[in-house]
Amino acid sequence: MEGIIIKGIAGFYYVRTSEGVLECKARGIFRKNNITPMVGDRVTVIATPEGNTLDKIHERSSELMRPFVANISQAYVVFALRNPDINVELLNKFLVYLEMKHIEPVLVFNKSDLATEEEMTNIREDFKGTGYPIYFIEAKSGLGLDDLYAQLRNHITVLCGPSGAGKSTLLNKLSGNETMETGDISVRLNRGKHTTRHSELIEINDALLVDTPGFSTMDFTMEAEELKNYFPEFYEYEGECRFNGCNHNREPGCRVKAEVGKTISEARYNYYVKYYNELVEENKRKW
Ligand SMILES: Nc1nc2c(ncn2[C@@H]2O[C@H](COP(=O)(O)OP(=O)(O)OP(=O)(O)O)[C@@H](O)[C@H]2O)c(=O)[nH]1
Ligand SMILES: [Zn+2]
Repeated sequence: MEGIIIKGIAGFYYVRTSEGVLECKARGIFRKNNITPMVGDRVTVIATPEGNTLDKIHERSSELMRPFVANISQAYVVFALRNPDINVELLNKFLVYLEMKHIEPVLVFNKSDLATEEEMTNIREDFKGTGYPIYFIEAKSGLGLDDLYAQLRNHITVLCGPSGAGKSTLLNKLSGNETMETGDISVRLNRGKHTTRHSELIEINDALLVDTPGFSTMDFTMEAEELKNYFPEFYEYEGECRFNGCNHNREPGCRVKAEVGKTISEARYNYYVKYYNELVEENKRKW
């Protein structure tokens, strides 16, 4: 039988199948081959004399370490419009990271009660051409959450974003769990640096949601030349620059650059150039 691991505790895995949630053990061969089943894994379960057993782990479309979950297909990137103010650079870095990991980003701007219409219009403008869905919500009151529910469908979704953005508030609303307090110590203790907290998947109709907010910061690097692959608004113009392998920076005849301020947002392009130059410097220092 096929299913998805939604929880793992002490060597037991809980697999959601069409016939309910099955408690399973992993085959010894996994441990021997150093394969650790992950929450999110798509698996085949077989019945053995010892009970239900994980027989096969299907190829993963993505793997995150924090949270330790496989096959996450979508991330709600949660930033508060204010309090704390949006760190645009961090936001863009999240987007690059998610693109690298083959996880689709969804932009969720929270605390719409604290911002003006004009600010929201400007934000839409800043991300034009990316194709990323953008939602403005008020997690605290639940305003605007209907679309976010709908967007969960057929995905395994993780919430990520900086501290104070409202991730826990949103998670509680989406999962229908109102008892967990937010913004105070009771929640923080659960996710403290020194406790190992295993993530589980929460079932919401046709959707699975990771029960703990994901990374709030990240550390990764790449070759500068790779960066352009993670800006979806550039894809359309691939092969249209004068030079093959154009990095859309100082090269003449750059088609991408010609689109800046038109179909490509200036804010995003400026971030691209800044980050590109940083990566060039960083990689020089390595030698
Ligand atoms: N004004 C306003 N405040 C909100 C809204 N949503 C959440 N907050 C508040 O923002 C603060 C931070 O919310 P949390 O849900 O704890 O944020 P978090 O992203 O989980 O933060 P960390 O646990 O630090 O990662 C809390 O005091 C919430 O009550 C909103 O829609 N409007
Ligand atoms: Zn170019």
